[in-house]
Amino acid sequence: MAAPAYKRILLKLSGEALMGNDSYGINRETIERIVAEVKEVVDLGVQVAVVIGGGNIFRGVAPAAAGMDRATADYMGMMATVMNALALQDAMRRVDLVSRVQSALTIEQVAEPYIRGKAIRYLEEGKVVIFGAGTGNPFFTTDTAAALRGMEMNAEIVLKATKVDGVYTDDPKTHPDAMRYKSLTFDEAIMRNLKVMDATALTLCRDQKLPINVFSIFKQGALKRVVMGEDEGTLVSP
Ligand SMILES: Nc1ncnc2c1ncn2[C@@H]1O[C@H](COP(=O)(O)OP(=O)(O)OP(=O)(O)O)[C@@H](O)[C@H]1O
Ligand SMILES: O=c1ccn([C@@H]2O[C@H](COP(=O)(O)O)[C@@H](O)[C@H]2O)c(=O)[nH]1
Repeated sequence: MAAPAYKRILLKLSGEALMGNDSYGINRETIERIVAEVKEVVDLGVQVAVVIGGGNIFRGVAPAAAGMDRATADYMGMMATVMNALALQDAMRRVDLVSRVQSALTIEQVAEPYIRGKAIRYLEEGKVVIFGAGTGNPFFTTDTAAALRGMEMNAEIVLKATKVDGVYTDDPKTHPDAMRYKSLTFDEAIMRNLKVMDATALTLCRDQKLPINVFSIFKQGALKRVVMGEDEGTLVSP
């Protein structure tokens, strides 16, 4: 059997994708399906670090956050990602997938604090490491956290598992005629202002030469195909 193309990956999981077809929160069937896909690649011997988004919870409370102090709202968003991290860990536990949650915000009773060396050790032991609370700083996003943790973990690639199956010439939600790229460079993505990932994350990855693959979390087997180096989603590289 062919070997995986990567030994260590940073998987950015969309918070909003956890809703499935619900309008808010975490859909059990969806999280179980996502965990099964993660387990498949862990079983191939790939070391998996995860950064989880918070859109499924945070966007639900967005009307209440309107007019709020930005930093306060962002801290709420980061805490939403910690809830998702715990839910993900629990779903992993149910299929005997061993994981550890590390939080960029100190909530010691709930999760370990982020410690780089410890996270790397867990990965070497074959445990999945789930990073909650993004970067720990307001005014950032979990895409940027994925870029940052990807570099810190010496991951070979950032895999952005999201609601669309790649990077398009424009937002496919609002522009159904948009075309999907098979691959493109960081400079193209930044210059064309392609909003599938924020510019801070793209710039960080460009500067550190860390490639990103954007693919759909709703497409069965897509994560494994990306990990096996097959043609799936869009590759953004230097
Ligand atoms: N050029 C583009 N190509 C592809 N998707 C795009 C583009 N521009 C905007 N998008 C939108 O970006 C979305 C994915 O990014 P977004 O940051 O909203 O979600 P996420 O990071 O996956 O989720 P969350 O923020 O909940 O963690 C897609 O659902 C798509 O509608
Ligand atoms: O480093 C970070 C990461 C996230 N936030 C806030 O959390 C929400 C949810 O994250 P998504 O990336 O949108 O899923 C985000 O909108 C920010 O408000 C943050 O402040 N810092």
